[in-house]
Amino acid sequence: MADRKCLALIAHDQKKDDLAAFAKANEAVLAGWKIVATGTTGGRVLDVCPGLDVARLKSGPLGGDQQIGALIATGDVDCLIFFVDPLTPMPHDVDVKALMRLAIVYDIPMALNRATAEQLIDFRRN
Ligand SMILES: O=C(CO)COP(=O)(O)O
Repeated sequence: MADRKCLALIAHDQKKDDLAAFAKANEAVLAGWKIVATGTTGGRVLDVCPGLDVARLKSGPLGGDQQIGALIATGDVDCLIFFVDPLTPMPHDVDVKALMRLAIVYDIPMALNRATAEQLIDFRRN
């Protein structure tokens, strides 16, 4: 069987409920992906979908965004879904910007809100 593609999942605190609901609603599709996630986000996804293949990295403010950025740079992440909170200042805002920048540099599909994530996951279903 061909290697599964890798999906990165991240959500800021105010968006974690939304990402957990998104993961549950799309569990069957997500089961076809190898998933990497920042620490807390990955834990929330596994709480609702314990059967998914989720590798948890560091929490975002402690370097998790940078770890995912590095995986994008090495070609190990194929798609990024990042539910961003645009209303709360973040201590690691520079890391968030750096991650988005690398997703653009390496031209990987990137959804920054649920509406786009729903389209992306549907588009990439097969
Ligand atoms: O802060 C984050 C993304 O910038 C997410 O990190 P956690 O999933 O560890 O909360």
